[in-house]
Amino acid sequence: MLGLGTYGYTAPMASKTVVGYEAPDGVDIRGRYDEELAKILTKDALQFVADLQREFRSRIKYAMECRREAKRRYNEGALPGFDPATRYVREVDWVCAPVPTAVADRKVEITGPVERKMIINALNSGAKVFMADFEDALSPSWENLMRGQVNLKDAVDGTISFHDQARNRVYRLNDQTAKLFVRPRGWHLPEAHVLIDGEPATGCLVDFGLYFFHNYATFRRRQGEGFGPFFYLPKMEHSREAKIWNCVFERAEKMAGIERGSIRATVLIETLPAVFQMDEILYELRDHSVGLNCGRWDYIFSYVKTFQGHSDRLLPDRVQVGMTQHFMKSYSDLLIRTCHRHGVHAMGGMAAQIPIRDDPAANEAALDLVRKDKQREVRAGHDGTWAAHPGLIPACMEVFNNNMGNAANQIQTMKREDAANITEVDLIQRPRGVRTMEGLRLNTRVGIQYLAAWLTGTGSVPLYNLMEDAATAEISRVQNWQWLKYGVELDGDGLGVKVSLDLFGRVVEEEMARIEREVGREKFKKGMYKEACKIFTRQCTTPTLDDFLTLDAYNHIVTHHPKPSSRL
Ligand SMILES: CC(=O)SCCNC(=O)CCNC(=O)[C@H](O)C(C)(C)COP(=O)(O)OP(=O)(O)OC[C@H]1O[C@@H](n2cnc3c(N)ncnc32)[C@H](O)[C@@H]1OP(=O)(O)O
Ligand SMILES: O=CC(=O)O
Ligand SMILES: [Mg+2]
Repeated sequence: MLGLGTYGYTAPMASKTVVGYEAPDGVDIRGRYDEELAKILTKDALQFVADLQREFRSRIKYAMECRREAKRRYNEGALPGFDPATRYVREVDWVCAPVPTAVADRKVEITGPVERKMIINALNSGAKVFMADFEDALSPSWENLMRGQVNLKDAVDGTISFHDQARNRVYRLNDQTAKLFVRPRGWHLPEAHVLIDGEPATGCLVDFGLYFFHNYATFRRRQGEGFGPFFYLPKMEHSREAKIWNCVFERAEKMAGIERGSIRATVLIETLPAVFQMDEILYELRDHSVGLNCGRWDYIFSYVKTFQGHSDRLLPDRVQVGMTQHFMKSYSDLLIRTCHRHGVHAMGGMAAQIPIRDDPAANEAALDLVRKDKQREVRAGHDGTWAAHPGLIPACMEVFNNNMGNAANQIQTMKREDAANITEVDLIQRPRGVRTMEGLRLNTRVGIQYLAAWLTGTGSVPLYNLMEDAATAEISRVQNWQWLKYGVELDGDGLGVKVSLDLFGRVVEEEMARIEREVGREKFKKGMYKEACKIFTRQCTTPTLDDFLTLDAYNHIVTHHPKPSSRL
């Protein structure tokens, strides 16, 4: 007879022999034991993850040290720019491997966390692609990550279902589904529940390794038409990081005994340093690439982070930093030219608007903003775009279909040679706009509520009729930090109010009171708003900017379970 032990392992009651995950030598699983998860955390799959970790850990550490070195230079006043040493990669003509037919048409891609019901809804949504997210949209708790792996395996197998008991509704896959891409975490995030040789594993190698190991064969048969699996790769800052991914892919292909170039990935260009490395990133991944994507939200966050030491590059209110700002338009235009020159997709990004159910006029206005954003993208030459919500797909699809007709993409037809003239100055031009008290308040209100959701396991939330995730919340955080650091004078009220610790303290108090009123006392008490407020406030006021909101916050969601031991 089996009994569930206090620490999450299952022990036969009579003999006291403890059952935990069967891990290979040097691998220690400190996350809660669960029979369902044990089907993912098998000895062979963990061996594959450990092999990746051992092979690549020193290169990953070096890449992270290079990021710190670049940060030191920017903080001393240097500006990011093109690397003269790799001019030949930018100037010589070369192309990536041909785009597989399975993913030639990517006009609308839906994104969402690897949550069971959402995966089914996204795959059934009518979008061409579903990007299943272990990253910006997911709070990386052990449960979320590992359940996400179970969900994706069931989705790839085609057996996934979900019973919504409250509504007595069963969710299953349609005959026609979106093609699945998976976004692992960024290089910087550890997976504290998987220790390899005594050190936390690299989060993205756990995400990639487990997903690839369990799904490559079925995926290639059912979804990839002989290619795949497909991935999105986030938050890179340099082509050396893309090179590591390329080697990881080659290693995985070798393990699986599949042809080199089977795995395909789209890289998000969502850091300012990476915009100067787009050719180089594609070049490193040329046998495994299906393009680049304009990750606009992290890109804005990265602009502030890169220029944290530059008092002359302050951002206006977050709502004013849109795609029509010169630096954002330049980035998107150059991305399109770069991708099409090398024969791959140039994907657009995410409009933050979501459907507004209880207000038809506001809903129409939101839809109109989404349509305009998509119109701009398709006319500029993007081959597809992102939608945050199934309700937006018809509008996005209509815009792309109307502009592209029957063509699967615009790779050959929109070369954007004019964008060859885009310069370093264009790519870093200061955004225009005003800084207001309402901007400071909104950042604070959104940042705290997002973090409160994240701490309780939800990584993407609707706030004030917009989608908020880790990337958008980062903008709120670093913008507050920047305004505080430089004591900026707020526009708008004619009083010349400066952002100071005192003022910020008052804003935090008032916004917390407003949050309590808005969400209701009960929810406020039960939620993690106070903890979120503490973390957010510290991060906004710390003298040295934290690299990532989620790195510090991660310590609050790690729950280590003791190693199973037969002595207990
Ligand atoms: C910066 C970036 O990285 S962008 C990419 C990362 N961010 C994301 O992926 C955000 C994805 N979107 C979402 O998480 C959600 O749409 C939110 C949080 C913004 C809004 O969520 P909600 O307000 O709960 O949505 P809403 O209540 O309108 O949902 C209605 C239905 O649509 C489904 N739905 C909503 N968004 C999605 C989605 N992205 N994928 C699949 N299904 C979805 C819901 O599950 C729900 O299904 P049901 O009717 O069967 O119960
Ligand atoms: O990941 C996308 C972004 O905009 O950030
Ligand atoms: Mg992002």
